[in-house]
Amino acid sequence: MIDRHGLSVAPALVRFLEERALPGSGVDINRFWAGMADVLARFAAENAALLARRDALQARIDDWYRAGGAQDGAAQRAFLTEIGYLTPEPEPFTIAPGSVDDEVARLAGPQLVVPMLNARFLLNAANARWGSLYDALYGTDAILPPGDTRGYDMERGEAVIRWARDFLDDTLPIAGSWHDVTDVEAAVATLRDPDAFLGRSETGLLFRHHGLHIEIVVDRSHPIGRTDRAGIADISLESALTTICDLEDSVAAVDAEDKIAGYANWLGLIDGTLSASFDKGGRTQTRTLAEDRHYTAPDGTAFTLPGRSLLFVRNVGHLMTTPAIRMPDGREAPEGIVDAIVTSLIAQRDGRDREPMRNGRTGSIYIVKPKMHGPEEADFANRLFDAVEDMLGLTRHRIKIGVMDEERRTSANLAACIHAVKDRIVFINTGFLDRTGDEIHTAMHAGPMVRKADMKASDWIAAYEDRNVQIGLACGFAGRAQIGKGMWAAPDRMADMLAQKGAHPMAGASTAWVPSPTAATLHATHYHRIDVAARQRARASEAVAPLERLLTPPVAASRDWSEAEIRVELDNNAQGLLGYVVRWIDQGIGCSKVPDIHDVGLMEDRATLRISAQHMANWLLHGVVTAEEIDAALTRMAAKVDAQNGDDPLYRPMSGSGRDGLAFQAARALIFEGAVQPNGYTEPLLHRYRLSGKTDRRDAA
Ligand SMILES: CC(=O)SCCNC(=O)CCNC(=O)[C@H](O)C(C)(C)COP(=O)(O)OP(=O)(O)OC[C@H]1O[C@@H](n2cnc3c(N)ncnc32)[C@H](O)[C@@H]1OP(=O)(O)O
Ligand SMILES: O=CC(=O)O
Ligand SMILES: [Mg+2]
Repeated sequence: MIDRHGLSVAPALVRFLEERALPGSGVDINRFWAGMADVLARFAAENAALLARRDALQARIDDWYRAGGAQDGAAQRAFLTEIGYLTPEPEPFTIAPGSVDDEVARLAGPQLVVPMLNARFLLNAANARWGSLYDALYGTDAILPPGDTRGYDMERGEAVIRWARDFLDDTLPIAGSWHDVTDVEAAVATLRDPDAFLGRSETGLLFRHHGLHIEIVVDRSHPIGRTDRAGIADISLESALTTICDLEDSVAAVDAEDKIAGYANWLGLIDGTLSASFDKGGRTQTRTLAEDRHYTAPDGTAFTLPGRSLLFVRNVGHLMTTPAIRMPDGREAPEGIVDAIVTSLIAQRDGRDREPMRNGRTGSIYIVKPKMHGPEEADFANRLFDAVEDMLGLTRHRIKIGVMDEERRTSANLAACIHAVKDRIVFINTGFLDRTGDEIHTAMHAGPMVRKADMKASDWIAAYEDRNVQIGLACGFAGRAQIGKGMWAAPDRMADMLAQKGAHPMAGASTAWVPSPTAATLHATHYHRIDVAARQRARASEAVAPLERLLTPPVAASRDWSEAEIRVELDNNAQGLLGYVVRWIDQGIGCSKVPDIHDVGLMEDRATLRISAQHMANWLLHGVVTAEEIDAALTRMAAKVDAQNGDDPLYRPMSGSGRDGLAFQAARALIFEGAVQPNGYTEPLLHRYRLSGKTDRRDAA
């Protein structure tokens, strides 16, 4: 470790910061380290105290339930007020985050999330501002079940074109129908809303509807355009307006090496230099960031549109510490504080390096802060960001915050949490996956939970989703900040997504999470079909759903599950858990498409793991299942997961002697120690087992 102002810093991190992130940033190296040491000195102890407060509150709640305390919402409200879990509501107020890019404040459209440790995916995500509607419809099950990928399937192609023409009829109505158009220019002249036509590019004609752009690509020499009577080769949709580059639940970052890899990718995105070369279909491809797009308006004026999604960076929460930096007393530095400093340092370079590649147009820095518990933790983040602004010489509130509404104490005190960051908040978002894990953990001792699949139908979750929108609107989010909804966690189920995810804009959410660029393009169609601004106006006068409903835990009304039902529940949880953990521990993959028990690939990350682990821990605690039954399920499912990963050369089996391996042991620990993990989080155990494996491998080498 290298000494910097009393801090012991991993040499590779010193090199990264002093040779790459700081030069050209406008921040002096010496001043940076002095600032880092000062911020850590001022905030680390308070950070630890906030975590201790979480534990103290949880202990009171555990005691209440163990003593048979009432579970109904009214009793919960009284008890939680008494222990200080519920805080007084602020007087009505309106957020004032200052200068915020339109993509966040005023437009409604998809939000993509992408793991920061994967450069190839990151580039794809940044470039997912625009996506091919034809490709998204043709290449997925959106209209027809997945087909043969070799060659062009005429029937499938025609179905795509029909769907897309219907879409144009709905979004850009003309005299007659787009189905009958033979000359796109002539059709444009008959647009019902002539202002929808904005101009031309070299490739097509540009339109805008509900604030989102649509480019009809006309090319009679293109294989598709050649066979189309209007010469339409594709429809390009503005898709991921914003993207969250994730340093949290979708990455496995346990040491300095991993953290630097994430920070370096963030730097490459901000300075415009990130590139990735990879083999695809037997050919080497190099991917770089897309340029902005150039158009000419009907009056001859030239203009450009962003070619890339507006990027947020998700920092880690307040829980973990990092071995990359030790404080003068030898303790590891809180990772969230280090993330805030380093990601802001990098983000404030925006526009200094390659102006045409800049991220935002307002200079704002967009940080997503996950897993905060209640207003005091939001206030802590606010003051931390103040301190980071001061140390980097940034104007006050240039660092914006997106608050994940994904812990119960935050949902229950949402207005007060927003108030604590009211001058920098740019989103609230229902992270229902973490929120479900926290629901189970908070009420761990209240009784056995309903089955995992029934959780979505619980009263608390409906109240949570409603209150998030209602409170956001009451705090003035419309036109100022995003109200967001959660992840579509089935990346291959695009027909289902098209059928169901329209509910998010319908609920008045101005954005919702998608797992891939393709999903972004398909989800964008929902924002054309639904006018979010109108939905927000309609919901603005609703009464906020009662807190009592939010506070009613999803404890099963009875335990009359059959043995078969219990076994299915166990197997399902054990399978997803093992399938995710084995890649995390052995290969450092923080987010993957894990085939479920029926071989349907589901997006699993740390939040979905938290749910499975907590659910199993809860059923174990209440005797719905025995330890032996859990072990038997893990053994059965280890064999299944091994078979599902049979063609991965890096995979290490977990069945047989694989039970002694770190991955299997980590999976067991997540369940058997689940009830006592802080708030049910999985990162302490995941980090411990992964670090142990990395150390063993280093020693062996
Ligand atoms: C609760 C929460 O916190 S949710 C937030 C955390 N979750 C996430 O960030 C999920 C992000 N999504 C992903 O990481 C991926 O989609 C996964 C892991 C779920 C699936 O990955 P894969 O199985 O490799 O996807 P699949 O084979 O279907 O598609 C791969 C292609 O799609 C692209 N792709 C898939 N997901 C993404 C993404 N999120 N961003 C950018 N590109 C993506 C890849 O770049 C690749 O294209 P390429 O070959 O041209 O590079
Ligand atoms: O971060 C998102 C969630 O659902 O958790
Ligand atoms: Mg989450």
